[in-house]
Amino acid sequence: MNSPESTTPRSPVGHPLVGFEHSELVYPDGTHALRDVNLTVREGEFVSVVGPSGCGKSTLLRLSAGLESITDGYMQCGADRVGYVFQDATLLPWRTVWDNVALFGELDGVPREDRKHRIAAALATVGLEGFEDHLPHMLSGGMRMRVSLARSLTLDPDLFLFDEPFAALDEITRERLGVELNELFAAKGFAGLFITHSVSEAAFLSNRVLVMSGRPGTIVDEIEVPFDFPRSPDLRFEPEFAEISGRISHSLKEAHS
Ligand SMILES: Nc1ncnc2c1ncn2[C@@H]1O[C@H](COP(=O)(O)OP(=O)(O)OP(=O)(O)O)[C@@H](O)[C@H]1O
Repeated sequence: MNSPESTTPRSPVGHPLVGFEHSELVYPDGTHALRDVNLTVREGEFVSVVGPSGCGKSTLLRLSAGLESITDGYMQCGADRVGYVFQDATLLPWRTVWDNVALFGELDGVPREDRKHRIAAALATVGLEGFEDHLPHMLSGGMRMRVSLARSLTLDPDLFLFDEPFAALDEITRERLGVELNELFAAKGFAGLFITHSVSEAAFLSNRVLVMSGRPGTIVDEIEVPFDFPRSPDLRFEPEFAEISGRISHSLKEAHS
C-alpha cells in the first residue's frame, strides 16, 4: 500500500474512542460471552486482542461497532466514523473493484464528485490503481482484502475494527499486508482494534496487546509493544521483538489452561 501522507509516528495520547468498564454480555440463550471487560482504545492507538477460540473477541468488536449491546456494566464508543474489516472481504461479486469501494460512500450519501476523489485516493493508497474495472473473482485473496480496506478508507475512519482480516491468506501475503497496514496506520493515525490468533502479527501491529481468558472472556494481561511506527519488516527478527512475542505467547498459553 502507498502512504501518500507523512509517516511521522502519531502519539497515542488522544481521548478514548472505545471504552468498556466492567462490561458483561450474556446472549439471550444464556451464553455468558464476556465477563468484567475493562478496555480503552484511544485516538491514534492500535490495540490487538488475542485469546482462545470462542472467548468473545468478535463479540467485543461487534459491541465496539454498535452491532450488539452489553447486558451489564458500561460501554461507550466516541468514534464518528467506524471502519470494519472482516476475515472475508465481503465484496459484492457483481460489482467492479471501483463500485465495491464506492459502496459505503453511496450508503452514506457522499456527493458524487467527492466520492470519486475518495475512491481514487483509497485505491491508490492500497496499490490497486489499474484494477478498477476488475470483478472480485478476478483478484487474489490479498487484493480482495485491499479492496475491503479501501472501501472502509473512503469513510476516513477515526476507528478501524479488524476481525482477523488476514487469517485466510498465505503467510507471505499476510506479512506483507501487515507491513502495509502498519504504514497506513502510521500515516493516517486512526485508532485500531485488531483481533487475531497470530501472536507475531499482534505484536508487530500494535501499541498494546491484550490477552483474553477462555469464555466468559475477560482481559487477563496487557503487554506494551514500545517500538516506533512505522515498523520495519525486519523488526520481527530482533531479540526485543522475540522477547515481547514470547511474553504474549506465554500469557496466551496460561489463558488456555
Ligand atoms: N448470537 C449469539 N448467541 C449466542 N451465543 C453466541 C452468539 N454469538 C456468539 N456466541 C457465543 O459467544 C461466544 C463468543 O463468540 P465470539 O465469536 O465472540 O468468539 P471469538 O473469540 O471471536 O471466537 P473465534 O476465535 O473462534 O473466532 C462463543 O461461545 C459463541 O458461540
